[in-house]
Amino acid sequence: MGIVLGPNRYGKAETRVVRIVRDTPRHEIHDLNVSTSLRGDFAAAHTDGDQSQVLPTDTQKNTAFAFAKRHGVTSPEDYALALGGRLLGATPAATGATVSVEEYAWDRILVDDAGHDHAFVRRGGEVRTTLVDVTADEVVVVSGLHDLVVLKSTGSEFKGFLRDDYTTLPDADDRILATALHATWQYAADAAARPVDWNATYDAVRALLLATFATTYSRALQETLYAMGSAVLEAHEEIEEISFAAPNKHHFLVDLEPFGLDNPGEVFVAADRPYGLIEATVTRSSEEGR
Ligand SMILES: O=c1[nH]c(=O)c2[nH]c(=O)[nH]c2[nH]1
Repeated sequence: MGIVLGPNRYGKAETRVVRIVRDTPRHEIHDLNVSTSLRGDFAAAHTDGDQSQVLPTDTQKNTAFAFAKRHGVTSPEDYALALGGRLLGATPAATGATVSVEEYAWDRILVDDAGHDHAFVRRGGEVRTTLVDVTADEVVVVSGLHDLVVLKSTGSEFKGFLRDDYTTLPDADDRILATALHATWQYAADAAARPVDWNATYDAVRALLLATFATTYSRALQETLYAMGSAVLEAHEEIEEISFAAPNKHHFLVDLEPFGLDNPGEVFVAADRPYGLIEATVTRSSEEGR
């Protein structure tokens, strides 16, 4: 039996690119974590020590910085598409380039109720993401967010579930529902060509996710995810599919009876683990209906 090289790819992971736009006194900041990867025929580098077709990961990192200046960062998607196209074009042996971008949001520091020109404060834990894959034939853009932490203090129940000998969970008519939302949505194949307004779409999807979470009565986190996904697909025909991973951040009512106190849904312990992990993809079907 022989030995052969299987699938392989290579690139530079987690290049931290901070781009300041300082054409006017009111600066802007784009704070990115950029990972690039090339795939294709790089067999000789593995089997013969031949680097002639290998665009170094160091060059990929340099290109990430150079493109932050040369192309700019109007949105993570636009930047990733330009960077992916450049890396693919610069590497004859490559058949595909993947660029993954996380963007960390900064808000202007408020001074006398006005946003400061060049002083910023990092916003929460929420991270905007995009994953762009470029080949000669197609461009795939999957954008999303993670660690969007949301909680509703009522309007959520979980009851009527399957019970067996090991079930101890009581029915809950009124519980806290909380999660750190992880969502990714895939754009239609022609999205980059249309072109889509990436920033406006991101803001709109984020707002829809939040509004749907807030206003949908939840019989389970599963139902809430489906409602959020449906709302996004109904409003955005440029999005093909949306996937969620949502940790159910359990909040358990604390027994205050030993202290002579009642607790009608007022004092909870927030458990960090274990947590329910609810995952779902909402997609389009060729048939009508839900
Ligand atoms: O929204 C929920 N979905 C579940 O599947 C589940 N399972 C559980 O114990 N609590 C919950 N909550």
